Amino acid sequence: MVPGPARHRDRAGGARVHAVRARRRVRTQPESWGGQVTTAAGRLLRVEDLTVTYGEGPDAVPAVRGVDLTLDAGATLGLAGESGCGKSTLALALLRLLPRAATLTGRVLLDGEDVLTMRWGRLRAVRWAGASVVFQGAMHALNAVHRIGDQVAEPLLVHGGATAAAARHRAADLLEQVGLPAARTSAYPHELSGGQRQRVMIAMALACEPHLIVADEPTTALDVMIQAQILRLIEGLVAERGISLLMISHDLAVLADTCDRLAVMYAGRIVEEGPARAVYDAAAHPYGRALSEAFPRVGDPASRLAPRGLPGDPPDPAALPAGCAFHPRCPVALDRCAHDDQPLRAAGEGRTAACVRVEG
Ligand SMILES: Nc1ncnc2c1ncn2[C@@H]1O[C@H](COP(=O)(O)OP(=O)(O)OP(=O)(O)O)[C@@H](O)[C@H]1O
Repeated sequence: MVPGPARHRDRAGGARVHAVRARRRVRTQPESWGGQVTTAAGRLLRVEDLTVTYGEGPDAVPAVRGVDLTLDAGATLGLAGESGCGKSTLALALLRLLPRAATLTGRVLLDGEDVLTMRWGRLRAVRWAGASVVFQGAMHALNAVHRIGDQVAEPLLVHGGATAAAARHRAADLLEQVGLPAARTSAYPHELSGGQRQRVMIAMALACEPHLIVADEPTTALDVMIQAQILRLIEGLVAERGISLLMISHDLAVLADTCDRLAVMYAGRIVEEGPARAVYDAAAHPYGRALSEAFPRVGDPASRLAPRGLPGDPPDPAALPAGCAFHPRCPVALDRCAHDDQPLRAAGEGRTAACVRVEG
């Protein structure tokens, strides 16, 4: 008999996790998070059939619906989509950082270990040292009453096992690496600009030398010049250290400029994934095309004249349309799109797309 789903409440007070035991495999635990990536073919992250649902019963909100994703060691992946499509939920699910109301199913294999079923002690070690998150809006993510040097030192003390003096020294060093002079280590968050605060978040994310950084809209609310500086900083730091990056944004142009590959999300599902330039220049899915046309292209004056924005609004995840969730807004929908949802299938140039118009 196939065992039924195992369900338990995260001891961190977070999301409930249903893990399908039948699919769990015995695997070797990596010795430490500072070591080499142990998975086959350098694959650092593998998300399999991940679902996240907020609430239960008739009010349940299926925010992430059967997502599969992979990210190789040292590679960068951009995750794009309109507000409410489930990007942040997916990002937070990777480290089980979701609120109690969320129920998760599927697998999130980080360096070969399933984050969704790992014990609380192991999860604590994986956060910061295995993977760390740069949240949007640094002012809310930083502690207003602690000096930034102390905040950067904290993960080193708690997760890195450093002495207080060593952590302070390393924090100053990290702040300098992200472009903040050592003299600023004693500043409070409110004494810094938005861009400087985001640099502090990046220094914290780097502190325990993670294999993966998840950056959730890291440049939201920054002006264009500072946004470009922060993006270049992240790009340079991860490339230099061989860290994998999952960067989330509603702006496909920013992601295409920063990442090797792009995944486009709509109504909780990945609808296209592939090499960043191919997806940005000629998306196979009509939603990907609409998203790339929604932003002006640098150096292409004609694109400024193109109609911006998509017609209509994204669907309410609690009341998704039947068939392909994009069909009510799709300019090339066929009759069958109203009742047939499409799986991701090969769409040429190393990419996949979930559209009836893509030949299998
Ligand atoms: N704690 C929660 N309880 C219930 N529903 C939630 C909760 N958090 C998010 N949602 C819902 O889940 C869906 C996905 O939200 P999510 O924040 O992941 O989207 P997003 O693509 O990251 O949007 P944004 O770019 O605006 O942050 C939305 O419909 C949202 O209202």
